[in-house]
Amino acid sequence: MKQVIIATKNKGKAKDFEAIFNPYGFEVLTLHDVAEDMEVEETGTTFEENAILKAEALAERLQTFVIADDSGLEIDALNGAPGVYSARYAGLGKSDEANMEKVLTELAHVDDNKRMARFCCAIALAGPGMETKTVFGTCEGLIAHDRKGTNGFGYDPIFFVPELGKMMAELQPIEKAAISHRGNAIKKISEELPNLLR
Ligand SMILES: O=c1nc[nH]c2c1ncn2[C@H]1C[C@H](O)[C@@H](COP(=O)(O)OP(=O)(O)OP(=O)(O)O)O1
Ligand SMILES: [Mg+2]
Repeated sequence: MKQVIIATKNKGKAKDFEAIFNPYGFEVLTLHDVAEDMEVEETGTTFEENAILKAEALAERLQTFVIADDSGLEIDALNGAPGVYSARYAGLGKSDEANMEKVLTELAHVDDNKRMARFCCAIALAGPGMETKTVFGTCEGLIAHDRKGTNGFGYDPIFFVPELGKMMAELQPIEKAAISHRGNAIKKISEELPNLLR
């Protein structure tokens, strides 16, 4: 099977990518498989910048084609926060649980019609002899008042997907792949994937 290497240590993200890439005939490998010790500091101020940092560092090290994903949640009532800081919103080393708790607390007094949010995902593709390429995808939704669902990762249990009438964490991996920010970003390069991932 062909392989796609993702510069991530997030196992939930890796599962999302399996649902996206398996239909294209790609097996997904992550940093846990190819470079367990690799740490890339996310010093960028945009999703694109951080995705490029992660992709280029790994492509340089392995001298092969890789993908990186930098993603997060933008909440309108919080002026776009947590945004690029989504993974460390409750502090460095804090959990998905702590991050969700912080969001729910901050939105406790925000009305239902003002709870709009979107997941954003920048994908960077880097490799030897190519200019790094980025694509961007989003997924619109609403922040719920409580957690629901056990699938997915990160903020999925508090993100309601209006078009499906379900929480993101209630979707099967394939259903999430069809509508997610990550799936939408990858769709933009789907035709080129067989060439890009040599
Ligand atoms: O589909 C998603 N469903 C729920 N939450 C999500 C999703 N996509 C991103 N998120 C949240 C999780 C984390 O708080 C942040 C990503 O941070 P981000 O730096 O890109 O990933 P990460 O540090 O977990 O793994 P890594 O950098 O090794 O790829 O946004
Ligand atoms: Mg990260």
